Amino acid sequence: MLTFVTGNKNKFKEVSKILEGKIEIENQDIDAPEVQGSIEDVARAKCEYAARIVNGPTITEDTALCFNALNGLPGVYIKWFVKGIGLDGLNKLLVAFEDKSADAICTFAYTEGPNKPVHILQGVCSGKIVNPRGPPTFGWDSVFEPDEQQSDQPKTFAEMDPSEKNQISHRAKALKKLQDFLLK
Ligand SMILES: O=c1nc[nH]c2c1ncn2[C@H]1C[C@H](O)[C@@H](COP(=O)(O)OP(=O)(O)OP(=O)(O)O)O1
Ligand SMILES: [Mg+2]
Repeated sequence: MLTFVTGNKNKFKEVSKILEGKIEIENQDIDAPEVQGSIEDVARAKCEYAARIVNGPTITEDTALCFNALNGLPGVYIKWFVKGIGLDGLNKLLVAFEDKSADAICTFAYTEGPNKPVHILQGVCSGKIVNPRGPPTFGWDSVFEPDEQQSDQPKTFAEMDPSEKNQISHRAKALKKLQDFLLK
């Protein structure tokens, strides 16, 4: 059994849906410390910590939202930005810039267990930051409009059906790589 250590129910829901029928996972909520540093540093440290407690095969996942006008910030600190300044605040950060483009980056870290190597698998979904549209169910979904769209009327992640988001999202792309890695 593979344990996905996350305290975020929405993440777990998306991941189990995308992996359904392929890889079985169970959820454990361990409040792993999130260090500062590059996306990879943060992902690696969280996975190593979680694996020591799980004591078996473990995945963790870190999501970053990187504004191009701000050279990649807020990045891995997006959770604290949303907590501190809200979704309107994210828009306000970009008022001085014409460039509203952003990359959603999903980073999975996988290890067979404590003291085993940690493998990093990443997926990126490019888009732009817009005023909130759609239900405020999951994080910053309502202010992120991905470039890849299925119709002429662009939708934010929050306006999409879960199945639509799960086809194009940063998380889906990273999970494709994780599946290829685990099933090879
Ligand atoms: O697809 C997404 N669509 C919208 N918002 C999202 C998405 N994916 C993560 N998010 C939010 C959750 C958290 O505010 C931040 C990432 O922080 P991050 O540390 O990776 O997530 P978390 O602390 O909620 O869960 P975990 O226990 O797995 O660390 O962006
Ligand atoms: Mg976290």
